[in-house]
Amino acid sequence: MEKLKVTGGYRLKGEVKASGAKNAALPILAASLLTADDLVLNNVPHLSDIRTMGKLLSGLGMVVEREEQSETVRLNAKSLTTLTAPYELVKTMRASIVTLGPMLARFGEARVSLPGGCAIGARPVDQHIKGLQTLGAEVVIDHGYVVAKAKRLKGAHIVTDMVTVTGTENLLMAATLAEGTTVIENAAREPEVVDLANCLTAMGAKIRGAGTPVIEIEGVSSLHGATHSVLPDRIETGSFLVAALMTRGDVTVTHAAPHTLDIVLDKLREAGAQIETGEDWIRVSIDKRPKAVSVRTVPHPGFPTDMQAQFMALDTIAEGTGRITETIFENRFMHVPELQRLGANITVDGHTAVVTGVEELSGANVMATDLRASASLVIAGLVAKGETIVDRIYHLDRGYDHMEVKLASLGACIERIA
Ligand SMILES: CC(=O)N[C@H]1[C@@H](OP(=O)(O)OP(=O)(O)OC[C@H]2O[C@@H](n3ccc(=O)[nH]c3=O)[C@H](O)[C@@H]2O)O[C@H](CO)[C@@H](O)[C@@H]1O
Ligand SMILES: C=C(OP(=O)(O)O)C(=O)O
Repeated sequence: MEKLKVTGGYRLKGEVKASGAKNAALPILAASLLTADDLVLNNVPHLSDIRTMGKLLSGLGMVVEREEQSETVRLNAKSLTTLTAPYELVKTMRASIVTLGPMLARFGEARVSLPGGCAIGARPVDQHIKGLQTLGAEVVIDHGYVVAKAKRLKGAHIVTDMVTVTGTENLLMAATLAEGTTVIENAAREPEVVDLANCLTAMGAKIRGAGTPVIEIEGVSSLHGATHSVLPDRIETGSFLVAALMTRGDVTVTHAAPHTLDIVLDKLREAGAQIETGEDWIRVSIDKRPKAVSVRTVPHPGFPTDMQAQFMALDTIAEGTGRITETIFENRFMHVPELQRLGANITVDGHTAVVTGVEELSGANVMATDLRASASLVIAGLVAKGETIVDRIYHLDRGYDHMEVKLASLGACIERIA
């Protein structure tokens, strides 16, 4: 199993390019199910989750074409050979559930394996199911599969019990082909939802209000092909910015989307960073020890749960004490014991971790438990004295496009080992 070996103590300096956003690319790849024409996507990141979605879609009988190094993917769903998304693929990537809405809307039926829980929480999909039922679908759970059927979905008023990102995306995609108008209330406002809506609009969908809590969709009878460029990854960008700050570096992330990172940039400023931004770049620098910051994860535009572990890593070496409160997922502190192995001073009280910065971390063998936990360990390794070995980096490869290559280009001492 591959690992990352990180030798701490090198200051990050230079420019690094942000890749396309995993969480925008995944639902947009699934949106190709909504049309018989080609959907061409640019700025698609090289990630194992993207390869899994590619396998899932080609397993349904779709054409999925991508040249090896290319960031462009061509998709065509003129006809499918099956309407089943199998357990073997879905269990490796929960986001597979976003094929349910579009497949049902266009083909009248979909069978998608229930994703089950994962390391960070139970993560049920009841809101996806309830929303599709409100749109008129008959939904049953059969041998571990969500089986949904509807000749044609009917526009309806949907209010979700909580803000759900992929739930909003599934229902948004389903509603584009429904008969009549759908209103989704309590919708997720994440930039990735807006990017999906922009792609769907380019395909001929009629959508208003994406990026607000109320999205209105006027159903159309068919969608057509389009070309769309995937939004830059705000979580990858934020991870590099935190790494720069922790190593007291000077880093510019290019091809980025600063407007998607307001609260993260505010928190970095609070930690003592100098931040400059242009239309598509962010520069962060600092010449002193960062100050600890407190964060509380909430749906967008609040502080993102996907940046929580990285900010905890920052607090481990900062001056003072920070409180990190996780309100989205019930089990997203798996990185705590691993950061403690590096010498971090953290106590957990329910949903809050209290982190008091230490002068220095010390390198050790640590285990990645989920995607962002992995990133926090790699980043902590950059400032830990000596060598840190991060095991199980298949989690990291789900969502970071060649992270070690990008960090090495900024001066980090990091390599992938067997
Ligand atoms: C592929 C993708 O975009 N993944 C992101 C997406 O995950 P995902 O869309 O799975 O996360 P949700 O926004 O749905 O989850 C928010 C909360 O709602 C709960 N819930 C959700 C749906 C449902 O039917 N029932 C229910 O109870 C979840 O368990 C969780 O506690 O948003 C999360 C929250 O920003 C991010 O951490 C993930 O990176
Ligand atoms: C939790 C994440 O992803 P997923 O929803 O795909 O598990 C993430 O991107 O941090």
